[in-house]
Amino acid sequence: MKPYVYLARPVPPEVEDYISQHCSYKKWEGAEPITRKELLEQLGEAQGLLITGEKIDDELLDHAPNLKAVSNISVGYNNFDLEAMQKRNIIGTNTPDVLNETVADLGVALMLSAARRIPELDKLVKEGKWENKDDGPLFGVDMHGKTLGIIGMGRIGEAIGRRAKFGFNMNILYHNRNRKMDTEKALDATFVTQEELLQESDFVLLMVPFTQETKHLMGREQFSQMKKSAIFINTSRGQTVDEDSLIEALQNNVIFAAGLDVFEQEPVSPDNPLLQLSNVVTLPHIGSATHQTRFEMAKLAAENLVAAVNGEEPSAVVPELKGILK
Ligand SMILES: NC(=O)C1=CN([C@@H]2O[C@H](COP(=O)(O)OP(=O)(O)OC[C@H]3O[C@@H](n4cnc5c(N)ncnc54)[C@H](OP(=O)(O)O)[C@@H]3O)[C@@H](O)[C@H]2O)C=CC1
Ligand SMILES: O=CC(=O)O
Repeated sequence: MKPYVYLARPVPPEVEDYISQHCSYKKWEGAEPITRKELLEQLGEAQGLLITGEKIDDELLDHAPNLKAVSNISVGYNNFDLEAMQKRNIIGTNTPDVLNETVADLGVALMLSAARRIPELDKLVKEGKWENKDDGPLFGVDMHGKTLGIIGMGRIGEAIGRRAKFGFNMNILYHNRNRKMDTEKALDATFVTQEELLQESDFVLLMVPFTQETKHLMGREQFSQMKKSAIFINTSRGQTVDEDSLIEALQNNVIFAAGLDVFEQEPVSPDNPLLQLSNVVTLPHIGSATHQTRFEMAKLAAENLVAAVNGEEPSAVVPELKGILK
């Protein structure tokens, strides 16, 4: 008998077809995303579960006595309560690598948009307020030749660093918990303390996972260490930044501008002061969202799910849960 899995998120028809060849399944068919209550009601028989970011914790696992594996269509897995999964031997998988280049493109787009004030200028032109005065009220700042500091030089950080180095001739600084000698060599990048990175960078880009250690990694003290002319980019997770401190820093010209794909609360509240600031470029957490890459992510997530519920080793088990396979 085929194992039974529940698909809480839609996947492309080809991917669904692949799942159907290896598993029996049901899928969420509502027009709106599945609610927590509806999800809990679906889990009684499920041996596998396909999600994007839904919280996997004790309460959910108590509703899923037959569950063996959860496949996240996302590389970040801060939605996994790793302890709860470990104690029940639940395999957790994610979708690394297939999205690196797409997210890196978006990181660079945010850097350029904030530096050259693209959304602000786009709005002016569309409102019929074309201006191109010589005294520079609409001028931006250069990206080429400047210093980029990457906090979280991992798979995506490195792809952004490559674009910055070879596309924009930028000087690359980075900070991780561990040095990466290969990356240093490939990008001529310099490993520095977080404080040095903040003090010396013209662009500071956050690309860390959200963990207990990275919660509010950027706060008032960190923003005050940045250059007044610096641009802050967050393409990681909103919770890595103390948003009140960021708002304060942007309102008081402690830093020049920000580009944000992620927020502490998502969807961001319409009355969040960040949305009122002309020196902030905002996006709706869309880093990996191209048709091609989302297809690759869904495909990898389906392969992970099928392997796990059939007793095979999935290619992308999250590191903290690899021990469950032994
Ligand atoms: N906006 C979007 O749409 C997207 C957001 N993301 C986010 O980006 C994150 C990174 O993805 P990816 O590059 O694949 O992950 P990686 O694991 O490859 O890279 C993360 C890097 O962060 C470093 N890091 C971890 N903890 C710390 C810390 N406490 N201080 C400093 N550095 C740290 C790690 O190095 P070391 O272990 O040496 O510290 C590692 O190099 C994801 O977890 C996800 O949250 C990903 C895709 C799309
Ligand atoms: O935020 C997206 C991810 O894949 O992580």
